[in-house]
Amino acid sequence: MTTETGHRAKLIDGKGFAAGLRQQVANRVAALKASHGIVPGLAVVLVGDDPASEIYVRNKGRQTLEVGMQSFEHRLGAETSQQALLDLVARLNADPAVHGILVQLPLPPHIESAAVIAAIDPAKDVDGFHIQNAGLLATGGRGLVPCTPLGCLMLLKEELGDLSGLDALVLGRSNIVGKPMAHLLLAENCTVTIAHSRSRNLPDLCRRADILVAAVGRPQMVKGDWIKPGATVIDVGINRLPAPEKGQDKTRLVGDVDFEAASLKAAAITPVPGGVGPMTIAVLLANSITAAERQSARESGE
Ligand SMILES: Nc1nc(=O)c2c([nH]1)NC[C@@H]1CN(c3ccc(C(=O)N[C@@H](CCC(=O)O)C(=O)O)cc3)C=[N+]21
Ligand SMILES: [Mg+2]
Repeated sequence: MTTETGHRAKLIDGKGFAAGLRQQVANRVAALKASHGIVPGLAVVLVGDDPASEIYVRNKGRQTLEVGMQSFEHRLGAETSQQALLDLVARLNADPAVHGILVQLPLPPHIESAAVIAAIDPAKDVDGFHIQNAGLLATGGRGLVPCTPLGCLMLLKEELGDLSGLDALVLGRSNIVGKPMAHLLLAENCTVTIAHSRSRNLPDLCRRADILVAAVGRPQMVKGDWIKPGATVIDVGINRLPAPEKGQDKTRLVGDVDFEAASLKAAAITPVPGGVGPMTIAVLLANSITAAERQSARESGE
């Protein structure tokens, strides 16, 4: 129970859960090798040389190898044309060693990301961003589900068990997190509200939520007194703030939630870092083995 003084929310250990999920992926990779002689392959395409994306792509590559899958990294210059990128996607679609394709977003402004996403074979779309996968999620079908919201749902079910009947507030309406998150929660029988920067009475909307998923990309926007006592808070935000106390040019990561204040109200909360971020990569690997299993089953007529 929450009280005015002394209460601290339970920390939801995304980093630990992600490690367990990667172990399950490794077991499935080994099983697919044994049964079909197939080594799943994940291709990651990075356009431009954003240093933050660079680190993130390197981590994905390392974890991909650790679970026994093949990793193919394609680094293209910032001036790469849309046609050259579409040509690469077509080659990856046709490559039988590639079971999953991820094109790192955001793309440079001269490239239309919708056109690139549309070009990815939906069966290899491990980000779950293709219209076919988005449509399957919205209509209850069996597609590939975007990694970040699926990771959030796994943490919520681990923490709460059955979510039926709970009031869920999703703050943020992106195609990448907010909208798919809302569909996943709806499928778990939550009463779902999607709120965003233009919503009226945001604090009041949040205060009604048993489950609050914050995915707006605004550092520490959700205040402590926006949290319903006893709520479960999932913080998707990864915002880099200057941290002069750590030294010149140093930064620290903060979420979309004022963590310290929210911890005094919530029953459980994800930290940043160590919460949703590691889950995103682990679910990417889970989606990749799922894609490989389905492609190999289809090819062998199972
Ligand atoms: N097509 C595409 N798919 C993506 O899934 C995608 C993308 N583009 N573009 C960039 C964002 C960002 N993203 C992160 C994943 C993991 C961490 C992560 O592991 N974060 C660690 C900390 C990392 C650190 O210290 O910088 C944590 O939160 O604990 C962060 C960010 C996936 N994205
Ligand atoms: Mg908004």
